[in-house]
Amino acid sequence: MTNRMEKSRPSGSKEQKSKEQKTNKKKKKGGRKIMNPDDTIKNGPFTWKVVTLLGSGGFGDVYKVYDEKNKSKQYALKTESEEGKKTMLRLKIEVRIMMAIAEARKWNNQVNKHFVEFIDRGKSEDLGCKFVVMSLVGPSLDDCRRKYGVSLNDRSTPYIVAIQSLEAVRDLHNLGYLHRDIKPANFAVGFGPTEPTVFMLDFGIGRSFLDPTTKQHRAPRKSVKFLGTLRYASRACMKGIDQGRKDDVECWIYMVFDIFDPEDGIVWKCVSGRDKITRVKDDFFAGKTKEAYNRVPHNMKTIVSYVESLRFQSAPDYPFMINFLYTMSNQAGFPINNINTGAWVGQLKHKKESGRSGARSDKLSGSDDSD
Ligand SMILES: Nc1ncnc2c1ncn2[C@@H]1O[C@H](COP(=O)(O)OP(=O)(O)OP(=O)(O)O)[C@@H](O)[C@H]1O
Repeated sequence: MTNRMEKSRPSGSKEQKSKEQKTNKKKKKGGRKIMNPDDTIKNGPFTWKVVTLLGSGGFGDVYKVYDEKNKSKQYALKTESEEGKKTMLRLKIEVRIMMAIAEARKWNNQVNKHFVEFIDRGKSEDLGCKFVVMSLVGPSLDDCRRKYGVSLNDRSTPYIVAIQSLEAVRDLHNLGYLHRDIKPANFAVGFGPTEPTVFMLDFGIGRSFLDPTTKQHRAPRKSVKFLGTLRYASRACMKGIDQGRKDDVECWIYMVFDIFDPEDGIVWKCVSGRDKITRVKDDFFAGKTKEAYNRVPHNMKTIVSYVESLRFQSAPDYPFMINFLYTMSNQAGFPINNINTGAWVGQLKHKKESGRSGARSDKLSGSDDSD
């Protein structure tokens, strides 16, 4: 039975403000109302019908949905609770970045293949949230490993993941934005035919590094509050220093080490406390944590040293790093003939969800984009 749960409206449109029928089927999740299968959100020409809850983040939930007019195509609908002023900016920046991607795609369809497509956005009075609808992707890299038991460190796979995720970082930077939360939980494999593609997710704490007036690189702010995930955050972020493109690449390095070696790649996995973790990250860049290279190829040191040489406003040399990864894969005996493939491809179809999901307790989030 369909619950016409509510009507909603795109933010700012009075005409579409409609009466909402409340349902008693809603449950509370972390203080938030959540939707059940078959609940609907009406928004302009769309009627989004919930298939299932895909996952929950700190500020909202993500549902698999379809539009009642075309049941064959499924999407992801991400909500953000309206409680708390600052948190609301997360979806705002997410939509802003998705719009920038959509604009760039008008000019060149080939670029930005690592981003999901923006479909719709609106506000639900009944749920007390804003929402965005985007194309559906598969499980995150974190979930691929933990829930589906896919080995991302198998043969050419870690190189392919490293290259594709760095392409995503490059494309986002080329649009003028930093991600600031690069980690395996924020990259996903595609869904169905796009399974071989790695997608970048969650622009919730993204930020433009360009001055809105001059379009030049912003000057660094004097101090910045910590936002991100302790395990993967750059040292500048850990120290409250403003971040540039080099910091996304630093986080990407931590992610790549974690993909190559989930056991020892991140030496500070068992360390707690921001200061202590920062010290181990400093040691890692100073070459003092040999165990990080137990299973990570030693020539990764070249990329680590290169990233260490970058400064706040530096434009990272993405082609250098990408070409280096291709060479590394060749030298390791896993030549990549087609970047759009990987040992994970096709596995998800046959794998059932099993283990637990990723640990996410060290995430501190919100938005500092007040300027
Ligand atoms: N477009 C999408 N298609 C399929 N699944 C998605 C999509 N976007 C997000 N997800 C999944 O939804 C879940 C929740 O994602 P979300 O980004 O809200 O939370 P999070 O990143 O886990 O937490 P937080 O936002 O607090 O960091 C994750 O498992 C994520 O992989």
